[in-house]
Amino acid sequence: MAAPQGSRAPLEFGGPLGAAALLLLLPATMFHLLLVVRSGPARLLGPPPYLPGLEELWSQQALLLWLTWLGLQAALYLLPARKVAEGQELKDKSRLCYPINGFQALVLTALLVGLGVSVGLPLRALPEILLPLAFSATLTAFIFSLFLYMKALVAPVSALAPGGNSGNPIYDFFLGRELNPRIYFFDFKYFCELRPGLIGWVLINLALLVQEAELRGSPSLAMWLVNGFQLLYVGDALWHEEAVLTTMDITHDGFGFMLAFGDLAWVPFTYSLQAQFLLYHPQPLGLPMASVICLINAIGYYVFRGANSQKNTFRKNPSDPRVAGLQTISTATGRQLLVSGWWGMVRHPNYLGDLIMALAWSLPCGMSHLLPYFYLLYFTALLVHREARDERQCLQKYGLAWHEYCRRVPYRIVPYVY
Ligand SMILES: NC(=O)C1=CN([C@@H]2O[C@H](COP(=O)(O)OP(=O)(O)OC[C@H]3O[C@@H](n4cnc5c(N)ncnc54)[C@H](OP(=O)(O)O)[C@@H]3O)[C@@H](O)[C@H]2O)C=CC1
Ligand SMILES: CC(C)CCC[C@@H](C)[C@H]1CC=C2C3=C(CC[C@@]21C)[C@@]1(C)CC[C@H](O)C(C)(C)[C@@H]1CC3
Repeated sequence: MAAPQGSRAPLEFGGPLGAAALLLLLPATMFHLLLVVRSGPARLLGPPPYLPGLEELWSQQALLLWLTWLGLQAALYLLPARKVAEGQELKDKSRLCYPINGFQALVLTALLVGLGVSVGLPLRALPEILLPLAFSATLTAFIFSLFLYMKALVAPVSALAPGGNSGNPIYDFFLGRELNPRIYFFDFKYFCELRPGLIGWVLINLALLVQEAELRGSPSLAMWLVNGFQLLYVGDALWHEEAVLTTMDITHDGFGFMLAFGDLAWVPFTYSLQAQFLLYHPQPLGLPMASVICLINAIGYYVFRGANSQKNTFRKNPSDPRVAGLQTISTATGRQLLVSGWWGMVRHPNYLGDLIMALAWSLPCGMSHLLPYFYLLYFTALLVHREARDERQCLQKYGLAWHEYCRRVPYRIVPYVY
């Protein structure tokens, strides 16, 4: 039985009290958004139009559909992969292997859904059952996190994450105890991070587009843009699946409620908020404005992809001709830090690009409501908090060299602003 790692890791998210509050607040916020978006006034900060009874949240059919979805994605994960990648080195010096077949899963899902629709699968009915589906996803996330917590009780100490092992059950349940919980080749965290939630998100968007077409004769330009931008984002994440292996979620955070709920429920049901908003509150959008929004998304994507690819290429092979000319700082760990190129502009250029895209996803929804800007607001808070966590970890890893990097690149996310 694994002993807790002790309280050496500083507590995050406000400690046990913060974790307990988030356990309730996150699902409550998600249901609030789902209820408010379909109401007439659609006020982000107003009360929900009504409180749904259990009969509206619970549906055996929705649970079955949700479990079938998870089963389908799990089956696609187990299909032969074009490549098997190695993860970062673990505490015991070993490396785990991960199948790289996420994009293949996206394409196969699209084919299966297309086939389903051609034989009468009512895709347009999906928006009607979002509430019970979200309830099933939340329930699954709670039960699954409980399983992960128990599993960590019998995991070796070397398998535990740096945080999430404080000894406080609520805090540890929220943050997650085990770093890479798996059963044989099946890695739960890696699977959940990219597949059911992200692919589910674009499928929900598509269903909203189809329903809009049925209601109004054709999908609106705003709905096309939101669908297109977010499909690009999800397609890009799955195309560059290997890069997720170096994110802090995989290398640092345990797998507990925060990520299980985030991946399985929060992402598909709140990230699709703009498309949901457009179905219930159609917005006029002219071609000139649509072109400006496309340009904003293209700039955001260019920064996001440029920064992420530059770092990944550099981490894989610093002498790659695409990055060999960049200036670097040496660190005591033997690794180097980039101080020119994207990473010389601000310390988190990828966050900047991601935020610019977030803006482009909300703009097609017009300026009449704050609700479709929820993602931008939440994401800004998430990235500011994430940036602070990453800085702490980098300071611990790189010490003086990190101070030197901060001196040479003083801005965190937005040049000359923050
Ligand atoms: N849509 C969403 O909901 C979310 C999206 N994201 C996106 O996920 C992506 C990954 O984000 P995240 O995992 O937070 O962090 P990053 O990809 O920014 O990785 C941070 C790590 O990069 C390395 N690094 C930092 N500075 C340098 C440098 N100058 N030179 C070389 N390496 C450096 C360090 O690790 P090391 O030195 O060990 O390599 C550091 O820990 C981002 O694009 C972000 O926007 C993130 C969260 C949510
Ligand atoms: C519910 C809470 C408020 C917090 C949950 C956070 C999670 C929703 C996010 C944590 C890191 C994420 C990443 C992506 C999606 C959201 C979560 C899971 C990501 C897969 C999106 C696509 C990107 O291209 C990426 C870089 C692969 C992202 C990695 C981090």
